[in-house]
Amino acid sequence: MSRAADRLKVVLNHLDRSHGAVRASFTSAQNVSYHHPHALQYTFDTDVLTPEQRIAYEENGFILIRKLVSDEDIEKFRKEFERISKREVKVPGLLIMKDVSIAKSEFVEGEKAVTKLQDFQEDPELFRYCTLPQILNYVKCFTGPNIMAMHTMLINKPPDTGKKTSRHPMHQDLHYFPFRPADRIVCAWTAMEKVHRGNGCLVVLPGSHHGTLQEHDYPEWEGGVNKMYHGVRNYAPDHPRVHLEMEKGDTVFFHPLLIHGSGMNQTKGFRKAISCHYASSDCYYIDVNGTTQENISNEVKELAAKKYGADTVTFQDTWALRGRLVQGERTSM
Ligand SMILES: CCCCCCCCCC(=O)SCCNC(=O)CCNC(=O)[C@H](O)C(C)(C)COP(=O)(O)OP(=O)(O)OC[C@H]1O[C@@H](n2cnc3c(N)ncnc32)[C@H](O)[C@@H]1OP(=O)(O)O
Ligand SMILES: Nc1ncnc2c1ncn2[C@@H]1O[C@H](COP(=O)(O)OP(=O)(O)OP(=O)(O)O)[C@@H](O)[C@H]1O
Ligand SMILES: O=C(O)CCC(=O)C(=O)O
Ligand SMILES: [Fe+2]
Ligand SMILES: [Mg+2]
Repeated sequence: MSRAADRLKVVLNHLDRSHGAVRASFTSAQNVSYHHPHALQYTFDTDVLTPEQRIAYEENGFILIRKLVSDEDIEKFRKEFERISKREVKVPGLLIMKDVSIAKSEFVEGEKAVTKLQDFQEDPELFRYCTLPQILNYVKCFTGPNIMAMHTMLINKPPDTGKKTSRHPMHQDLHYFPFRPADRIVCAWTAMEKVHRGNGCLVVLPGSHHGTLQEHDYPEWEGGVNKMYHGVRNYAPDHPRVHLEMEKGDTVFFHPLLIHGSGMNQTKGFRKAISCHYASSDCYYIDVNGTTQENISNEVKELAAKKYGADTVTFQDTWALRGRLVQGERTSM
């Protein structure tokens, strides 16, 4: 038995004692090198995460890795963001989103009007983020060796206009995904500069990934809400929260059931982050009709009909079209 496995066993035994029972069974994440029944549901043993890190992810649903992406790479992503926002390059399939409170303003243009670039999978420079070896090295701990990049975003949270529309309501990313199992999906989110409470860092509810997918809807906010920014319907504002303050290059990996959002940007600068949602290519699509995901599915289909000019595109199709293999084999997705 390896030393790491030995240490893991010690920590797990401790957890068993302090938590009474170990969580219910799971099938695929148990290829650890010794037998410990039904212990680790969310991670694989890959010699990348320490036993402590694995346990932290199991308990909290996220793990923060400092300085994972170099300043040089981040500067390249920033330059490419500028080129795209100034319309110097046109990227197929890419969506440029503006903040709802400035969408109709004729006085704001170029990158200052951009809240989010979505679906940059056809932009080689930005997509390089999704293929960075040091990111995939962590991703495989959650997805296993066959990895698809399913969803890409560069978020440029604007200074709030006073209407609080720069907030992102508390949500679970799985609400948007018609594929499973949830435990084989992970988001990598990298700060492109210092992010803190003042400019609207991520806010997470630790351990919320142990729950199920909640109903989501537009929150009833006076100043308006951005398109598709659904929030968990019964959001309890007094639930313990953690503000993830991060330095440039720091990267958080989090579970798609983790409830998270971000506060408003009270600074004059645009708060930038780049992210990718990965899934095991062994995941499978599900039918969301009759589930809580039906509302977002209808919105996405509507948008896809406009974007691709085809009204026969299913919610699942929109994902299969965007997904890109980044490691291993494309088996099912
Ligand atoms: C796709 C699935 C995403 C999965 C995500 C997984 C987890 C991530 C969680 C999220 O991030 S959820 C939020 C994801 N958000 C989106 O995917 C939104 C995508 N963006 C868009 O759909 C477009 O940017 C949008 C349709 C809102 C506007 O694009 P256009 O190029 O058509 O904008 P245009 O400036 O021409 O404005 C057209 C209309 O949209 C309005 N508009 C523009 N930006 C808006 C905005 N941000 N919110 C609401 N309405 C908006 C604008 O006011 C105007 O209204 P009117 O028709 O009444 O004049
Ligand atoms: N009613 C609500 N429904 C869903 N999410 C909400 C609601 N109210 C706040 N949030 C979310 O809670 C998180 C924190 O938001 P907020 O803007 O209050 O920032 P903050 O970090 O708490 O700062 P401060 O406490 O200084 O106001 C954000 O994700 C925000 O979108
Ligand atoms: O960068 C942010 O503010 C959070 C974005 C987010 O959670 C999302 O787009 O799913
Ligand atoms: Fe999210
Ligand atoms: Mg607050």
